[in-house]
Amino acid sequence: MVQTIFSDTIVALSTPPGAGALAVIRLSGPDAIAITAAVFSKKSFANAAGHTLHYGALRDPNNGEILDEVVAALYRSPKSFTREDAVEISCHGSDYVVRQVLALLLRHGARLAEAGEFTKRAFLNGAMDLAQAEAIADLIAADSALSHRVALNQLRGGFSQELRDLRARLIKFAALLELELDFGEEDVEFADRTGLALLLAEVRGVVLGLLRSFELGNVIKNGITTVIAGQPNAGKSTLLNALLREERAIVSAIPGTTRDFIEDEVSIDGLRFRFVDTAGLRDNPADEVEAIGVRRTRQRVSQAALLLYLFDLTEMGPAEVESEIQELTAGLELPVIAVGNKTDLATPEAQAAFAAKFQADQKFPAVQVPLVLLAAGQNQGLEALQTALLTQVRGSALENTDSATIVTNVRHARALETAASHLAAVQAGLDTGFGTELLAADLRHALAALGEITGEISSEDLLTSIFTQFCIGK
Ligand SMILES: Nc1nc2c(c(=O)[nH]1)N(C=O)[C@@H](CNc1ccc(C(=O)N[C@@H](CCC(=O)O)C(=O)O)cc1)CN2
Ligand SMILES: Nc1nc2c(ncn2[C@@H]2O[C@H](COP(=O)(O)OP(=O)(O)OP(=O)(O)O)[C@@H](O)[C@H]2O)c(=O)[nH]1
Repeated sequence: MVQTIFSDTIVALSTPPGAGALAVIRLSGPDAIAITAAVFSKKSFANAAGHTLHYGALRDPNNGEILDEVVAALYRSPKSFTREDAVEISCHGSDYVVRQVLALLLRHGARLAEAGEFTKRAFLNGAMDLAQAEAIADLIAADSALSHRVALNQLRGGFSQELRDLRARLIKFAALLELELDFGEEDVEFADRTGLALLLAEVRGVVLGLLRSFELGNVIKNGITTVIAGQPNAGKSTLLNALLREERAIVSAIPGTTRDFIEDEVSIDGLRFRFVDTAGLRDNPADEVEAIGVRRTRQRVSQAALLLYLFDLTEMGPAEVESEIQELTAGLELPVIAVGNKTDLATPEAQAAFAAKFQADQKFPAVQVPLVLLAAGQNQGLEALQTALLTQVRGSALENTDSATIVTNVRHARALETAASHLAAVQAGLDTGFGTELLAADLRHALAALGEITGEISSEDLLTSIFTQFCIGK
């Protein structure tokens, strides 16, 4: 039995609340097994080996009442998720049973776990580092193949290993610099300056590569906010419905129907797009409510990561489309896809006019925007739009991502930024021949920043802010 650091035993429901086939109640801590044994009919439980399952009844010893028939899994320290003794009770998934079982365990000495407390213990007992613990929350939230893969790689320690390698290389040199410092006045240089410069450039390159991956990581984790804007009746709601393959937005033939924002998410090829349907953009809105809607649309456009400018092919010509896009995105650095709708109604001439404008380089020349023609109402041409969406995002984000690890966590990105800036300072210091002391100080700061990611260096506040974002029972 290894010494773990907590003396109390925590308990929580680890499956979602509400009725289900089963519910799993988890206990962890030095008394987990004894507390369970006190209310469990299976006499062999208290002395059973770790990683064993036990079927029996839960009984309140005070009145002999049987609460449920359950299966209890027993883990012995250190071979458990938290490294502590742990028990998982699978009972019948009724709220009533769960409440009763929890109350019984609390009466026998357990206390309710806080959000993320099991995972926090796993971290503090050395089962995983902080980046791995954070990956658990990401894994639970993962809703696409890509976000799942990135979280799993982080949970399995891929990112942590990369950081450990970086730190190990820097530590070697930091140690040499510190040695020079110990010799004080004597003018010795143990650390080979040329070698140090090379190593720094290398390490900083890796750190910058990781930082660049955050652009994609952020997209993977939070999705790409894609605003659909255009004149009333262009078919924005219809397009959103077609993309969502469900009827969510209100579709009507009266212009100005969509007054508020309707948002929904669609995963295309593992990437999450959060589509925002907006109020139609009219120069002379019919009433005050609509005017507010138009203002808010402009605001949403300014916050978007991508804009779909949708227009009715029977209503607008290429020149007008270009100038509308220009006006809408003036001052913004926003990727745009122009989408011409209602190909089923548009005359061949109208479509030819766009084709002619568009042919040059597959884009509108003036605004450098790709064009897709479709009929949202007929579900025609949606694949071309999906391809255009993926090309836009992949083009900007994936091209910048050379490292195998993708950073998805803002906290990690901040720490990497700090590390990068201190490494740049060391580099500048080497170039201008700074004293050992200054170099060593910056190197230490860079090391500390990298260490914060995996939690080698952490504060109680940081841990609290991380783990309280978990769900109860995790
Ligand atoms: N029932 C159950 N399922 C679960 C979890 C859990 O805690 N309980 N997990 C919780 O997130 C995940 C799995 N994580 C786990 C991590 C380590 C150990 C464990 O017992 N480790 C020991 C033994 C290893 C072995 O026998 O090879 C160890 O590492 O020493 C268990 C679950 C997902 N599924
Ligand atoms: N023929 C044809 N009609 C379409 C197509 N797409 C949409 N419509 C029709 O165009 C009208 C307007 O569609 P909406 O989706 O409500 O348009 P909107 O841009 O959201 O309109 P506002 O909410 O007023 O801004 C509806 O009558 C749709 O059925 C299409 O591809 N072909």
